[in-house]
Amino acid sequence: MAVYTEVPEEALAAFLEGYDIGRPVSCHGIAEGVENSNFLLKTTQATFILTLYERRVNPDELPWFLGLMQYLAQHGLSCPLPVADRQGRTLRTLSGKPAAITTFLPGGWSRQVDTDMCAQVGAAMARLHLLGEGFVAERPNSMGPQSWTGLLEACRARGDEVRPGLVAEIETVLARVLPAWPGVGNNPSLPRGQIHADLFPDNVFFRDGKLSGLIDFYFACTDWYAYDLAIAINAWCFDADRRFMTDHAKAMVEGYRHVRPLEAAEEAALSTLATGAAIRFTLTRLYDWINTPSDALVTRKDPLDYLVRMEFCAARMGERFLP
Ligand SMILES: Nc1ncnc2c1ncn2[C@@H]1O[C@H](COP(=O)(O)OP(=O)(O)OP(=O)(O)O)[C@@H](O)[C@H]1O
Ligand SMILES: N[C@@H](CCO)C(=O)O
Repeated sequence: MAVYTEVPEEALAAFLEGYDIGRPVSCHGIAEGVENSNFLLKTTQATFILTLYERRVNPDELPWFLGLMQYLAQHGLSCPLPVADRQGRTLRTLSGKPAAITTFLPGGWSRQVDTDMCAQVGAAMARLHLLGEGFVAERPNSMGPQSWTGLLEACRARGDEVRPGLVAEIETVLARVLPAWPGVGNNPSLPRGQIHADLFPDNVFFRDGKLSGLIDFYFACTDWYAYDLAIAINAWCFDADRRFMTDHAKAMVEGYRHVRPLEAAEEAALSTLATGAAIRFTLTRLYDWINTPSDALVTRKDPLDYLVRMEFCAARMGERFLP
């Protein structure tokens, strides 16, 4: 249950007076999500999402995230639009936490993934990349390759409790990936811009089989476009038994290409980027696994899901990722 902070009724009513969105009718905590407290807020005018920012989000970076969402939504991407108060502010404070109200997106995320959905995700991601070119402020990727060695060190003492030899396995692959990363040494740079960087199935809504929106931009950053695709291939294109689904990955890449053609260098880098993406999520999940008490409110995600992906992708480094 991701509600860490309660919002008393009177405090909410006073807060909403600063906006022009009607009076509160109801406000219920949303169980899904692990990072922030989210509430489904109904007012006399419409339904909204109220978010209180809690854990990993650096408050100083919230204006960038909200600015990007606002820009993308106003330019035609289906994503939550941050709602401005009467003074034009999208970022406020509520119950002592940074808080924002965004528009509510219809639809819901799907636990069943098929090739058509993967193609739609690829196309929506490419649209995000193209639209994002008009949003010039940059945010370096705080979860990029420069952070992985430190994360591994933070997991070194206890990582092998999850599985013996785990830390050494990650370390071996990391030592191959870091020097092969685009832009490092003589490796070519790739087209870059605003990326979502966490486009997992639970952040993509569908309605009647059609993609209805993208949510959760709080890992978004300025990085290689193809890295976003690599993250999504990891997240969408392995089955419950952790086997790679080539057709799903091909459909996603095709859907992407249809909107934004991939350069040869991006295709060539895909196996390295996918290996890096798998390392990133193995490490953050491992870190959380070790550092989240087992009786905490949030459900920990299994790092081994991503370790399997890491091994799979690493075996393809230096080759074309897709046949
Ligand atoms: N704009 C929106 N419209 C409709 N529902 C939303 C919207 N934003 C969030 N939700 C709902 O809230 C849930 C949690 O949102 P979100 O994924 O952003 O939270 P989070 O705490 O940042 O989670 P995590 O980073 O773990 O995915 C979503 O699964 C969805 O049910
Ligand atoms: N998508 C991440 C969680 C944080 O957004 C994961 O599955 O590890």
